[in-house]
Amino acid sequence: MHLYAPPKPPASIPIVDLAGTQDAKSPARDRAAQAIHRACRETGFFYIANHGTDQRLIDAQFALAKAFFDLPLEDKMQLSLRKNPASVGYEPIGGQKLDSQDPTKEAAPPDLKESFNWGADVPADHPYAIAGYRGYGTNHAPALPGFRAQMDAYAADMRRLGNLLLELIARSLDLPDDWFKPFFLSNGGNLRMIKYPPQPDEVQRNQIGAGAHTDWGGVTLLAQDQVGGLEVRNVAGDWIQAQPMAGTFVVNIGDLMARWTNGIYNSNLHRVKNNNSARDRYSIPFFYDADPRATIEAIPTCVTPENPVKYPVCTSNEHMADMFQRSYGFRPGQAKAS
Ligand SMILES: O=C(O)CCC(=O)C(=O)O
Ligand SMILES: [Fe+2]
Repeated sequence: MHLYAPPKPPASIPIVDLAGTQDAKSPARDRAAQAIHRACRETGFFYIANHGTDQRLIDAQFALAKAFFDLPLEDKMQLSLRKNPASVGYEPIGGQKLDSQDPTKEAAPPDLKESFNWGADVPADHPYAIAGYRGYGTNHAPALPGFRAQMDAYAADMRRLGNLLLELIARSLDLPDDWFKPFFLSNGGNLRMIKYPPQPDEVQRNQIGAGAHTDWGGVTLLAQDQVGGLEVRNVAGDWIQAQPMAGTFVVNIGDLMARWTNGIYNSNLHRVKNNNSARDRYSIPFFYDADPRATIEAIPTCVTPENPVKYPVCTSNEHMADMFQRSYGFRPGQAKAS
């Protein structure tokens, strides 16, 4: 007799085929939901293929990222996230410490990346802008032709894809497909473009492109170029590479999904080190975040006597603002106006 030991988590990240999943009655939807269920328990990460996003839209977004980061630093600093009341915009190299999430531990050195963040435009008298929720207010664009139109078109398509993923995640939990919909009606999300220079020889101890962190919101859709450098921790505690794979997005679930599922689905640590070539690395994550006023509590079917409630109830904004503050050192909505 062999004593049963649980199987080892995979040393790689699965690919989920989304072909046919838009059709609610298609068996493809059930198959994808099952694959997502497994991936979310094991690594919280998976690739998606046949996602329906036009490759030209993605290529245009990378071209825009390059054009933006090629601007002079003074021009980019005009768009500083620290000056915008919606806490979106530019952050220079060293502008964030992603490895800072555990308040009981020393934060890592600042990240070796520069980035630009883009939220949802709402009028200044919108209650969410008045409340200072991150990403709700005015996006400031650089003087690059077509910049705003491209950002908005890409973000709109990521919301489309994000909504499909939320339906598949709901199905993967035996919930009605539209279970998450009421939490994502505020048209939110953060479209981020990141540039990582090659890892320099001289760095502070433990300083890398993006320090180990979890994502804060619902679900993240990441487009990465061919340089590589993203690493993901699985439930066994092993770091595995999320190698670039043409035609796919890397998808991972964020902390709010871990809270909803009472920890059944993992919002896992990941980090970036651009150590593979002498090239700059570009990546474009879209963070599909819930309505800041949504109350996040465990889905009843995810709570059992063996798995009692793990997280206190919070609003989406409470969690997002705490995580933002830990990594940037100030609270969203408290940016200096000048
Ligand atoms: O650049 C990447 O591949 C990942 C970026 C990331 O994890 C983040 O911005 O939260
Ligand atoms: Fe991340």
